[in-house]
Amino acid sequence: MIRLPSQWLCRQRSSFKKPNFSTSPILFTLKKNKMDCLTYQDMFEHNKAAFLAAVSAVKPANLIESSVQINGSILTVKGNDFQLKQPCHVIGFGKAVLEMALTMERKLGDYMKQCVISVPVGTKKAHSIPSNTKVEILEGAANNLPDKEAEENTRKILKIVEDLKEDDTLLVLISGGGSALLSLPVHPLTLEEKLQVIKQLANAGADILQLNCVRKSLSAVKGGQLAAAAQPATIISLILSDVIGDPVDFIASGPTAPNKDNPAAAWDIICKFQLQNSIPQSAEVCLRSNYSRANSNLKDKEVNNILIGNNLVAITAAMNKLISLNYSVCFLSPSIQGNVTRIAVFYSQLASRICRFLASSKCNLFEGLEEAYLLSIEARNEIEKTVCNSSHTRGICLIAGGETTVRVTGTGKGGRNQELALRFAEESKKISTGCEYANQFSISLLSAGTDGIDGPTNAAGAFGYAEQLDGNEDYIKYLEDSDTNTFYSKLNAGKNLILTGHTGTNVMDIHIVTICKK
Ligand SMILES: Nc1ncnc2c1ncn2[C@@H]1O[C@H](COP(=O)(O)OP(=O)(O)OP(=O)(O)O)[C@@H](O)[C@H]1O
Ligand SMILES: O=C(O)[C@H](O)CO
Repeated sequence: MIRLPSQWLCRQRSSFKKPNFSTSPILFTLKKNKMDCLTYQDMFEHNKAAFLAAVSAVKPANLIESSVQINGSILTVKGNDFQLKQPCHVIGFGKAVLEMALTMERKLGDYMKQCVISVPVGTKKAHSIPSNTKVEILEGAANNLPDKEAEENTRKILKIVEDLKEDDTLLVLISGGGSALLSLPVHPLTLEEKLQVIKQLANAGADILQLNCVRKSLSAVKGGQLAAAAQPATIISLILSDVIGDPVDFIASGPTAPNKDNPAAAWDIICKFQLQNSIPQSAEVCLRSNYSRANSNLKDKEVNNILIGNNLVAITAAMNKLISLNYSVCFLSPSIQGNVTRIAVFYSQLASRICRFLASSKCNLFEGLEEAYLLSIEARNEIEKTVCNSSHTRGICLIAGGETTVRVTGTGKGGRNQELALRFAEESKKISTGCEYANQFSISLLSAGTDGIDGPTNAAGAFGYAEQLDGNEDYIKYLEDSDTNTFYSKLNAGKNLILTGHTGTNVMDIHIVTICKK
């Protein structure tokens, strides 16, 4: 059983800025390798089991159960005590808050006065909901985009918090997807205009920090404004992070966190993506005037933003599952981000170097590796150790978390995980063509979103490997059309898709690179 040291993230980050690794020596000796021979089907099954273990570890019920205790009128959240003067008001928004709310209701009992949550369309149908629950479940934001329903639901939630008094306690349940589910355009912007800006930015490849910085400037509730409206009540937010580094002011666009963005940042992002002439005039006015920011003077000490789970918890569970399946496992990074094609190149180059090393012991694993800055010194040492200790195992798994970005170039159906899997297959095929080790080792990538929904598709992600492309040369067209979901749905009758449906949780994506003997 492994536990990732809690300081891992910090060490990762501090060594992030020192990309001087090109002379990294192999510190460990490769023993004669007697890895098992596996089929792609075996690899897929094992990877999928690890992914499901990861999702299960971040189930909101488990996280709330271990983070929240109530003892008389004292509410304790992750070791912080709060005296309840009267029963709490609970609100929530995000893909994971239904389970959070139902567990909270069980915990609080009579100490919960009311609970209203905004969740994705289809959530009620996908869950069994106790008939006697007090939790009012409002659905909206089909396809993870704000709509009339989400706006209406946000108004209801805002009304609750605006009526709170000093003796009230407000519990705010927050998870990824909250930006679309708690959405109220700032005056005079309309929902359609706001949607247009967000879609344009997302399709241009903006990352979540850029998107949410702009969202805060276009919103009447994000960037601390919801908490400002709830004052003078005591505000306690329980946050499940789906953003790299867990910045509470960006998760769901930080409705209960002070907005610390530079006042010019949102407009700068619009300019960076050269959208200044194509966004609606009213959006430009909001972005330049920074009205939404002036609307909230929230201070850090006026709110209690408490993190209850993140991607690292999920990765740890996946690693433990793979170890129990007798793989030699290595943790690469909790913060993989960047363009999907570049990340595909990075994973396939790294995997092929490991194959070459296993075949001949003669190569420096990291020299000349593109995007090598993604690996900290610790990760490099771990990779070397893992490779050298892989004898008598089923194979090697490198595991990482994060979120890539995609430039959508066509009108097809896809998502960043399915695109990463297909681009990995493409890169691996290019690299392995003509290599003598290619017929000794199989390499694959599972990439899937822990929320179970990758982009606007019904898949969480996919499992990619070079041989998938044999006889399917038209895969290039699918990539050009941003149609990777259609590609994987047709391939092997959809057997390489990861299909879970909405998982009820959301802590970004999991990537598993696997290297096995053929
Ligand atoms: N056809 C497509 N092919 C590839 N990627 C796509 C396609 N359509 C949309 N996307 C990408 O999917 C992203 C949205 O996916 P998704 O709804 O899973 O977001 P998310 O980041 O998981 O949401 P949240 O964090 O709010 O839960 C967009 O940023 C867009 O780049
Ligand atoms: O809702 C959002 O803004 C994203 O999921 C990041 O938290």
